[in-house]
Amino acid sequence: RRWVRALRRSPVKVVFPSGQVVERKPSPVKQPRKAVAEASSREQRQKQPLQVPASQTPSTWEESGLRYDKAFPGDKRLSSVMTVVKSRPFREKQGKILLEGRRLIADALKAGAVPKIFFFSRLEYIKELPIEKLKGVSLIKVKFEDIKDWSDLVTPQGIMGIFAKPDHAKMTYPETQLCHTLPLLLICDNLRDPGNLGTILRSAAGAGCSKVLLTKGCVDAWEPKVLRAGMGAHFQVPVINNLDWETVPKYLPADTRVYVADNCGLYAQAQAQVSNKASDYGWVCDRRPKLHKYEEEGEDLESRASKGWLPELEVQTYDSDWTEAPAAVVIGGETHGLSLESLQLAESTGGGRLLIPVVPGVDSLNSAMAASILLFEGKRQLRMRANT
Ligand SMILES: C[S@@+](CC[C@H](N)C(=O)[O-])C[C@H]1O[C@@H](n2cnc3c(N)ncnc32)[C@H](O)[C@@H]1O
Repeated sequence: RRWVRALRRSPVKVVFPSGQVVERKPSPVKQPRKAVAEASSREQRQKQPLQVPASQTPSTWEESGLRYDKAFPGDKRLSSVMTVVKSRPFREKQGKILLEGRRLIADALKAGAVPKIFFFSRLEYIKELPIEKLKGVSLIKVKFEDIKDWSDLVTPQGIMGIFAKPDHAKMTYPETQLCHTLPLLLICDNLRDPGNLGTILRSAAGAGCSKVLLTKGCVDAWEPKVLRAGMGAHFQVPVINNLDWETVPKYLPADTRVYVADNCGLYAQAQAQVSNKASDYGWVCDRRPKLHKYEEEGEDLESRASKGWLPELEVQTYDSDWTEAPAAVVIGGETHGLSLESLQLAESTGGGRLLIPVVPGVDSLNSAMAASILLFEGKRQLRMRANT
């Protein structure tokens, strides 16, 4: 019986004391039912054709030697990274950003952004990406539910990428975008709303702006909600974040004139109904900018105005010619409007105030709307000039 048991335990060849030799195949190892089910579903998945370009067939992926990791129960890698990239101070300290969705990630990779980690729910999403960009990147497969929990998208797409914060100077912007770039810049002054900033970046890319400058006090351009509203604009137009007003001129091409977008208070609005050439009347804005920062310092506006430091800028309606020289348009923030620094820069560069006249009684326009109107008007003027 001992020998029979020994034989069952799987030896391939047994020599009995009688000298008889028996050879048999080892009986298959019994697997737990769960493991069998997993193996068969894995097999089925492998049989399914992957929706990847022909140049990246699964065999190419196998040949690439790339490996991915599966998140284990209680794995904290996704949550700890998400906590970092969703907070501005952490983002700035660690120099990492979160990009979500297949299109945005593909655009970022094309522009030369550097990926660090991908979290994905289906391997196909990774196989869609250029293999050469995945070398040295941590690939972690997680449950779709986990991605959904951290997602900022209405319809999460099952892939999130952690990238090094892109440096505009090292990015490669799309060729078509570069062909359509105009001598037109946008400066955002204390813009706080992420939806507005994302919309503005999208309009700036659409109009063919050459750069978007964000002064200190603006919402971070790499905040997930800005990225969502920007719909890829971050990888079409250079966005320069967190600038001091003193450094802004360094980013302007020579001879740029800075114009501030200004609703100029009700008086100017009412006058604009009479003529669309505000400058013909030599108007200057009657509205004093909200100089919150300076008001806080204690000196009132009247005494500062009497010292002659409030820039007096000519007002012109948005459809009068302002694109003769390279132009930069400043858009004021939702709450405080334009800063004193923006007015001073406009004055020192020979620019002015641009007014979009609205029906009297209607309040100022939304900043993203005002920016879009002005940028596309600038584009119209430049086209007209090119055609004449
Ligand atoms: C919502 S508004 C700012 C309102 C702010 N409470 C104020 O009184 O200035 C945001 C920015 O959009 C631009 N803007 C709004 N309406 C405009 C108009 N009619 N013409 C030109 N720019 C306008 C200005 O740059 C303005 O600072």
